[in-house]
Formats: sequence, structure tokens, C-alpha cells
Amino acid sequence: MLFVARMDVVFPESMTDETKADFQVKEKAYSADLQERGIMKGIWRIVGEYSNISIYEVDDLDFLHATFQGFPMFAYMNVKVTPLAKHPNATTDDFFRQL
Ligand SMILES: O=C(O)CC1=CCC(=O)O1
Repeated sequence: MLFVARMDVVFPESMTDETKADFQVKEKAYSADLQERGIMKGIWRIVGEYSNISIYEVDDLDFLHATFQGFPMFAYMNVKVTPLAKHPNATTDDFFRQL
């Protein structure tokens, strides 16, 4: 099953730039691992915001929740998840394989 997530990052104002940079390094590594394992199918920055749209392919909602909880920045993100179903007008069943 496919899910799209919007993640809005909100760091506390008191957080130092060094701590933010450390979170970003850890987040990048965790995200890369999810992409290499085919769990995260892609991620895009929302223009002008410290937010992203990312797509996940998983069969288990508890696993998806655990995946989100594993993000180093999870405590500083608002995550909204939307399940995706096939659209009758889609010209392919496998959008990601055609990329
Ligand atoms: O959008 C960001 O920079 C935060 C983030 C969440 C998952 C990811 O890879 O980055």
C-alpha cells in the first residue's frame, strides 16, 4: 500500500544551529536507508517551507508508524499521512518503476 506523508519541521527557537545540523545529518542517513530499502519511494521539499512530501510503500500500519517514530527529528515534526488508492485514469500501475 502507498501512503503520502507531509512532514512539517518545527524546531524550538531555543535549539542551537549545531544541534539542528546534527539532527539534519542523522535524518539524512535514516532517510537514505529507507530509500535504499524501498520503503520510502521518494521525497520532495515543499517550496518555501521547512516541510516535505514523501511517499512510502508498506503493508503494515504499525510498521509505518514505527518508521515515522524512527526519524531522528520525529519529536519536531508534525506528520500528516494519507493512504493512496489506484486512480482509474492512471496510465501505469507502477509509477515509480517507470522513472
Ligand atoms: O524535511 C526535512 O528536512 C525533514 C525530513 C524528514 C524526513 C527527511 O528525510 O527529512
